Amino acid sequence: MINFSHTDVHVIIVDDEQSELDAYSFLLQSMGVKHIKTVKDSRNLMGLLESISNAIVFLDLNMPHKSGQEVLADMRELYPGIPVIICTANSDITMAVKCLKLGAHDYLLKPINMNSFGSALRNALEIQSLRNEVMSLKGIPRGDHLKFPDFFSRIITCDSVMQGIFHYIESIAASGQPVLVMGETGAGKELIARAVHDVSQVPGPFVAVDVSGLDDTLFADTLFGHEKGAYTGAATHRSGLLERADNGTIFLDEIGDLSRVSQIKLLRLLQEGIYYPLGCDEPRQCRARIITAANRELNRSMGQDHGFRMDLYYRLSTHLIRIPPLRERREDISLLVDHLIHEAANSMGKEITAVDQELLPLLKAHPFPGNVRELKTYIYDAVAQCNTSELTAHAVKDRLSQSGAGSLITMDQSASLASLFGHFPTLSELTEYAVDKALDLTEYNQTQAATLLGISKQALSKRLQKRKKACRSTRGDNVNHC
Ligand SMILES: Nc1ncnc2c1ncn2[C@@H]1O[C@H](COP(=O)(O)OP(=O)(O)OP(=O)(O)O)[C@@H](O)[C@H]1O
Repeated sequence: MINFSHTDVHVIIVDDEQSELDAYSFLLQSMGVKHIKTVKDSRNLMGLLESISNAIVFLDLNMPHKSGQEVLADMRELYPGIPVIICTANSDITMAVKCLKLGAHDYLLKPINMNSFGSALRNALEIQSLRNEVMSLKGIPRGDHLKFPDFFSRIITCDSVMQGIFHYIESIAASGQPVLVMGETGAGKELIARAVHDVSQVPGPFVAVDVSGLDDTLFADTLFGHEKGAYTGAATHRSGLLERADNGTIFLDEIGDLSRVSQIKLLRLLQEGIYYPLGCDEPRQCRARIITAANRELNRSMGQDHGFRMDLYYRLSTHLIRIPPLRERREDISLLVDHLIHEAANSMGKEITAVDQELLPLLKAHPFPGNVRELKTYIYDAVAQCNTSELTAHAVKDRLSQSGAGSLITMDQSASLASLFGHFPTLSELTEYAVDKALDLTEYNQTQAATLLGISKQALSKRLQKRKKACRSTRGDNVNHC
């Protein structure tokens, strides 16, 4: 039987027959649904939805005062993200088509059995989650304001994809399902995980652990804990982090580094919702939400013996958040610089009232492989070295010239572009220059070079092949000189 005890979605049944409301409530309860609301007078539905952020509606068609069709039309207008499932005794196919055209998610014929009720609800939950994910990935503004802007105040951004992620977090926070946060190192994965925890307003704490350094035994011991005497050296009882995160959130960072054996342990935990502390036969219920983070695509190595398990990936990524790297949201750099200068100056008891005009263009030209963490390091270092009220660009310049990745085009270079090329370069010359520089910096690693250039590996390889061809035809031979 399908079980919905993991979800915090509100299921609302709208029907003018009390007996139907009772029967459906009973069905939903028996499937573990925690929040069930019944509405006998369809005119009251819109008022109820104002106070609920995460809902799915089962809607009767034939009702006095306001018909199901009228309610459906209003919902499409005011709450397009809430799935509506029509429940009716009307088997007329034209009516079904009409409702689906009006935006109904599904159409169930009464009497409704538990299986079709359960599958309709499960599909609606999946569609709702996918829709939210797509909106967040595309950075589509939903036209509405964030309900809990304060919970995102630590994340400095003006980027539309990031705003989409905030909306996505608000819509999935209550589901209690696992969340996978993907993003390069330093891009803010832990901050995002904390935001999910804060918005969900669960009573328990947020507990973070980096699993990359844990071998299989240590992973089990850290998460599940152990009883006294469970193994040699286990002198006392140790409660695991799952117990500490009870009714809260456990954040497992660097999940891509988890060994195959530990992956199986985690999969079991997700499937069964229980765990056994080492040396204990009594199962413990896991009531912590599991959020994981990875800085590489887990599904790339899926299917390989040493790679990430596909079944675990799909479990962990019920909700998936991809944070764009800082170089794809350069507008954020100026906001972050202001914020970080202020934060750093405050923490060091300094007062910075002016900033060198060279600083921002310098930073905006940098690819930031270490993302916000890298930027933070430069700013804190510069503020620490600053002895006047004006922050100069010198300290940052030094750091950038030392950094392995380096800027593709630094301020000094941009000032002397003409001398570099012997003339002021054309755009295509600059592009070729950037490609060469990226390949140099990455020791001809095309994947890394493509990332630096902000293009796909395929696009880079096409460009290089084109260049080779052009080179051959100008030389008129088949020798690979280029
Ligand atoms: N948008 C942001 N606004 C303000 N600070 C940020 C932002 N993004 C990241 N930071 C800061 O950058 C640092 C790195 O962030 P965080 O630890 O969340 O990154 P991460 O992706 O989890 O890194 P890692 O992959 O190394 O674990 C932290 O100090 C965090 O506060």
